[in-house]
Amino acid sequence: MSGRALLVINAGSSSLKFSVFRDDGQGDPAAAINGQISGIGTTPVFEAKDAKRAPLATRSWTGGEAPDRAGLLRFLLDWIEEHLDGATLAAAGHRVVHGGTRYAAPVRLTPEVMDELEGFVPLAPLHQPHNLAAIRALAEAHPELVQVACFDTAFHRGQPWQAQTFALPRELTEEGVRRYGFHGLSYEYIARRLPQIAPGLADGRVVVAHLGSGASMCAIHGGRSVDSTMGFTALDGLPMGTRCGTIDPGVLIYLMREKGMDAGCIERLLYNRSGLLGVSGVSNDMRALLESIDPHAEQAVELFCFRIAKETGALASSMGGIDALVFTAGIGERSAPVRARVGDKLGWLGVAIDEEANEANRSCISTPASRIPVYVIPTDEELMIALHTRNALG
Ligand SMILES: Nc1ncnc2c1ncn2[C@@H]1O[C@H](COP(=O)(O)OP(=O)(O)O)[C@@H](O)[C@H]1O
Ligand SMILES: CC(=O)OP(=O)(O)O
Ligand SMILES: [Mg+2]
Repeated sequence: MSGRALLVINAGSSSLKFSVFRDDGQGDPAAAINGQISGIGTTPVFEAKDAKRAPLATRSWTGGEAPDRAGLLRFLLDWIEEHLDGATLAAAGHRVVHGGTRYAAPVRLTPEVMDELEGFVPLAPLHQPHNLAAIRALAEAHPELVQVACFDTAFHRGQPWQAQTFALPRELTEEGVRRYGFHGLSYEYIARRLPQIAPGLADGRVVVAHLGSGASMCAIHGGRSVDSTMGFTALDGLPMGTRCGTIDPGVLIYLMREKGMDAGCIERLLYNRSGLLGVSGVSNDMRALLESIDPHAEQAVELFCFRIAKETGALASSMGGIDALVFTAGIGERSAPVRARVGDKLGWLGVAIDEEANEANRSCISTPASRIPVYVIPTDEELMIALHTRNALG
């Protein structure tokens, strides 16, 4: 890898994903290395692959000898430096989950911007602290390196006011208590990719379901976000691996008053112990639920699919109709049973899934008779970050 390289970091709650892109300025930057450290906090595992997905390195640590998050980050940066292969690191781009009302576009990081982003930590407690920790660690190791924050909220900032507003007193809305929406880098990538797959949909009304450990859906009309299921925090909308999704706020008042729960206790309940894990009592991992014979696991899968179908109707209404449905992210890209079940529930809309195409994770999984086409499009948040980072370099 000679020439210019861009480092991309996507720091999550229990994983640290990274990519090194080769960027010769022509066309899209090309991923030369992809990897991650997963299992942070328990038994971390490091894996890196080359451009052809061939393994480059693996390493695991057992509980006792595992470094903390900062130590793992140092290990990762050292490993990356040793594998730059003669290329010069021109910049690092980070996924930062919350950009508040201020950041509708990527921004070059300065100490002042970092202070402001720190203020959004309470709005994204599962993500923002880890995003910022990675930026700080890199700045300490390479103070001269240009670093760029790319926000999950930015793609949604142009939504109509109705989609961004809670029916709360105005002063709270003006203070920033509003619906932001997340997974914006993923939706932006899909909006860019979709017209290459289906040129007729460039101006269309598309519902995209980003189903990973965090899950949300977005209404995209003519390439722009017009509504999304996630709101003020990444807790809203669909049930997720461990997060509850939409909940009657009266439940929170009940928990405080009748169960004596404080904010920290409620936060842990809603972010870490709910969703697929809470309903099934078995696992937060969709694969484990689909393999389980426990009826509660089956209920968790059913509730997940029921809510996806219900939100499809709501998002279609926000656009005055629907021209296509897209599945993406871990579950959306790989779980044929979840897609089939959602497709079944959308039979009223004329959706018809082609069983064979669905099982094979093909790009188009609907039958020719389906009233709207249904696509599976692998997302690439890292490429979006690399593109934004290159643009920020000028
Ligand atoms: N073959 C599969 N079938 C069903 N679910 C899967 C499959 N592969 C991965 N998943 C699910 O995808 C989730 C991770 O998705 P991903 O988009 O990587 O999440 P994140 O980036 O939010 O960590 C896992 O929690 C797992 O449940
Ligand atoms: C915003 C969000 O939920 O992100 P993730 O899916 O990475 O948890
Ligand atoms: Mg993700």
